Order: sequence, then C-alpha cells, then structure tokens
Amino acid sequence: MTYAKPEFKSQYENFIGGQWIAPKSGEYFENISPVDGEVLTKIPRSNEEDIELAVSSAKAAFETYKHTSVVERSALLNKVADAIEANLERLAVAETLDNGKTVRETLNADIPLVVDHFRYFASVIRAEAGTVADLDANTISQEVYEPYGVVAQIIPWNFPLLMAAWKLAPALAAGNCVVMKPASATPMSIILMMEIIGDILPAGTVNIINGAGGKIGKYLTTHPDVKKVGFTGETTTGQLIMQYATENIIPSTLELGGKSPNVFFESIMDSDDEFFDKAIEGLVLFAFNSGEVCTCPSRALIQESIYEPFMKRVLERIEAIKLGDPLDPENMMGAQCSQNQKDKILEYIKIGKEEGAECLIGGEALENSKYPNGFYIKPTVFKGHNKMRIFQEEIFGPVLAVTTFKDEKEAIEIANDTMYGLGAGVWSRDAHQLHSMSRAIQAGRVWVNCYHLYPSHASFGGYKKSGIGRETHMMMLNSYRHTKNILTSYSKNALGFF
Ligand SMILES: NC(=O)C1=CN([C@@H]2O[C@H](COP(=O)(O)OP(=O)(O)OC[C@H]3O[C@@H](n4cnc5c(N)ncnc54)[C@H](OP(=O)(O)O)[C@@H]3O)[C@@H](O)[C@H]2O)C=CC1
Ligand SMILES: CCCCCC/C=C/C(=O)O
Repeated sequence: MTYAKPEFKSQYENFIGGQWIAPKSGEYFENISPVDGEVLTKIPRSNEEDIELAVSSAKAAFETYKHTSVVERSALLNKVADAIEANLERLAVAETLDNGKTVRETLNADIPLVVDHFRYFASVIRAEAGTVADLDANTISQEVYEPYGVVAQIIPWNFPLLMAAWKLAPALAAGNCVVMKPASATPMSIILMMEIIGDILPAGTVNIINGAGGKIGKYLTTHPDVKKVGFTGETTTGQLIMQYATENIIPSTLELGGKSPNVFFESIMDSDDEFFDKAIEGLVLFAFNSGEVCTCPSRALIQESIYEPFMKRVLERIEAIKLGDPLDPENMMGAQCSQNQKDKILEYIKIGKEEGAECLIGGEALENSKYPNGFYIKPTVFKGHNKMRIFQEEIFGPVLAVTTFKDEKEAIEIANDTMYGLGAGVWSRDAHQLHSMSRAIQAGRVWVNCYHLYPSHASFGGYKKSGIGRETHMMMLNSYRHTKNILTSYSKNALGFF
C-alpha cells in the first residue's frame, strides 16, 4: 500500500507566543515537495520585525517558565512525546513529502526517535543529582544550574523533525525558551508538529519563525536577548554562526559537516556467514536517507586483500536497492531534498568522473516515470583515492567513494586525512583491532561493527571542523544552562579556610 498524499493548507504562518501569526511583510515562499516537484504549501518569509516579536515572546515566557520545577518540565516533555506518538503516521507522511525521504524511514526511525528524545530528556532531569562538596568542616560548595533564557536554534533539512527534537528537548528540559528557524527547504512538518504540540506548551516557550537563513539568521543570532545559539548545518555556515555568537559573547553548539570513513578489515570475510552479510549492509548504509546525513559513511576503506570479493557482493546488494516513490513503504531510497541538492550531487558525480575515479555503479539521475519532476538519483559508487575531491568534500547524497588500504596503519592515515571528524565505522572480527582503530580515529562517534544508530543516551558531535559540543546525551543539558557555584561558610568566626 502506498500512502496517499494528504491535503495541506495552502498557506501556513509562524508560531509565535502560542499564536499563528502572519509575517509582517505579508510575503510567503513556495514549499516544494521533492517527491514530485510540486508546490506543497506557502510559508512565511519573515523579517527582522517577526524576529523581534518571537524573541520578545520567548523572553516574556521565560519569566514564568524559569520557575517551573523539573517535575513540571518532565511532565511537559512527556506530554509532547505522547502527542507526537499519537500522530506518528501523520507526521511521518508529512516529513516524507517535505523532505523526500521514504516513509519506511520516517515511520520507523525519524518520528519514533523524536518521541524517544523528548522522553529521554524528560527522564534525565528527574534523575539528576546535584553536586555538593564539603571543602572543610564549615564550608560547603554547591553547584546549581540556571537556564540561559532565550535560545536561538537553527536547523537543517535532512532530518527536520528529529533535528528539531534534538534541540528543543534539552533546551526546554533545562528551562529555556526557544526561537527556532527551520530550513527553508523543509518548513512544513515542523509547523504540523507545532499544530499538534502547540497547545501543550506554555505560550512563548517555543516560537517557530520561517524565512531565509542568509537574510535573518544574523539578526536572530546577534539579538541582545538571545543567550545561546544551537546550530546544525554546513561547516561554512557554522563558522558564520560562531562569529555571530561572539558579538554578544554567547555560547554556540555547532553540529556540522562530515566525510565519515567506514573501514572494513579482511577478517569480515573469514567465513561467509551472517556477520559478513551484516558488514555488507553496513557499507550500503551510505545510501541511508539518500546519503543526506552529516555522518553518511561516504568513504569506504577496504583492506586490499578482500577488495574484489567484498565489492562483488556489495555491488549486487546496491543493485537490489529499491529506489522510487518515497510514499511506498517497499522503497528503500526516495528523493533528494531539493533541486539544489540534486544539482549539487550530479555536479559531484561529474567531478568524480573528471578526476578519474572509476564509476562502479549508478552515476546518474533516476528518471522516475511516476514523478518525472521529483529529485531522484541512483546510488553511486566510485573507486579512487583519498586526495580526490569526492573523498574530501561533503556531497550529502548517495555517492560512495571507495579506496583500499594495506594495513591498520594505512587505514588510520586515510581515515584521519580529512578536515572533518564526525562519524566513523570499523568492521572486523578482531577485538584488539576494533579497539585500537576506534581510539585512533579522530571522530566524535565511532560505530564498531554497526553504523547509523542514534540512540538518545549516547553522545553525538564532532571533532575538527565537524563542530563543537555534544547532543543526544544528558551532558547536553549543560550546554543549555549556566553553572553557578554557591560557596557557603557555616563558621561563626573564620572568614575562610586558608
Ligand atoms: N551537517 C549537516 O547536518 C548538514 C550539512 N549540510 C551541507 O550543507 C550543504 C548546503 O546545505 P544548506 O541547506 O545550504 O546548509 P546550511 O548550513 O546553509 O543550512 C542549515 C540551516 O542554516 C540556515 N542558514 C543558512 N545561512 C545562514 C546564515 N548566514 N545565518 C544563519 N542561518 C543560516 C539555513 O536556512 P535556509 O534553509 O533558510 O537557508 C538552514 O536553516 C549541503 O549540501 C550539505 O552538504 C546541509 C544540511 C545539514
Ligand atoms: C535515523 C536517525 C538519523 C539521525 C541522523 C543524525 C544526523 C544529523 C545530521 O545530519 O546533522
């Protein structure tokens, strides 16, 4: 059964102070679905006046929200999770239409992970114990946490709802109020989510403002009432965000690009068993989410002794990927997110061919007879070397660059020969090798004999130009609050203990 395309309103508004509010300019932009290239709806093109309203609404809401107890905030996040779960299918279909990814993924990964993320942060704030130290018999040092206030969050288009959840849940759990700007390519599913959870949240705690990041992003992130910025997106945009944050000396958390190595050692082929099949699936995950993942395992490093037999099986598996209508749950790959992204990927395929990489499979757009105007690209594999641009630059599409290595030392050299350091995979039956490789690779997340798992409770973030800070773990709470030390003397007469 293929999911039907639901009816959406012809136009949506910003969500500010608990109300749906038209942009001051009266201007809207068209939201195009990558599934068929058709206009889904129209979205506000906000300007500085809209940001003023959103920030002042968040600031006003913070005056009350900052006094909520962890019990109240935990209950709130659980209610949000329940409401999203109750609307899982509706949100999954909307996410598919907005982004182009398959319902197979949105139903089974994106939206369930959103739900779990709110529940995780609802739980950890209840489980937190503070820190109190006896510095001497009469002196106590106590760490307490206080929310920053208004937080600006700017998110990308590859996992619109999940990236919103990754940022909203810890910020709200820590007691902040938020102004979030979704990506212009995928504004709609977040608006639908706010239609579902808007009434649960106290007015002004979450404000959603749409518009072009290049036009309003600086105004938002340098606003004097914004006390923290959270960003996910391209590394060059992250550099700008960091500069903006320095204007008012506020912290920023940046989750940026990647060119993740996925390293396969010869022991995976010691016998032709389930583990070998698992390793093949692990490599083919470069096509997960049509490659539009910051941690896409876009570089496969294969020990030269197994290259031929391993790649033979891998290519057979890629050939079997079902690509097409994302609303058909049988399909494993859907559309790329936008015309821009499709053009960018095709340009990189051209670059790969021009720089002499050998195209082993794919290498072109897919003509989709059902949706001739949708944005589809065949999974593509190139063989080449790590100095090529297709090995060094983030393509953000279903394009895998494969190379070989002789031994562990060379594998580490190639894996780390990148400006990025977000994710990595290591596959082997040798526990010592797995351990030494996972310690040697410079990346914030190393998947060992697995890939693309994103549980709440496991920290996520980058080394090098892949970012600063960690998400998806309770440590994120400290990125959304001040630590205050209260140093108390109970001595009747001595001023200090030194
Ligand atoms: N690491 C990751 O998770 C992601 C990486 N990328 C990479 O980036 C490439 C380009 O994608 P793109 O969407 O342009 O990525 P961007 O980094 O430009 O966009 C991410 C978010 O930042 C906003 N933004 C853009 N410019 C500014 C600015 N000057 N100030 C504040 N916010 C801004 C965007 O708004 P708007 O959409 O309105 O422009 C969007 O909400 C992709 O091809 C991919 O390689 C993209 C998305 C996620
Ligand atoms: C199935 C969940 C995938 C989550 C991927 C997280 C990626 C973040 C990013 O691309 O920024």
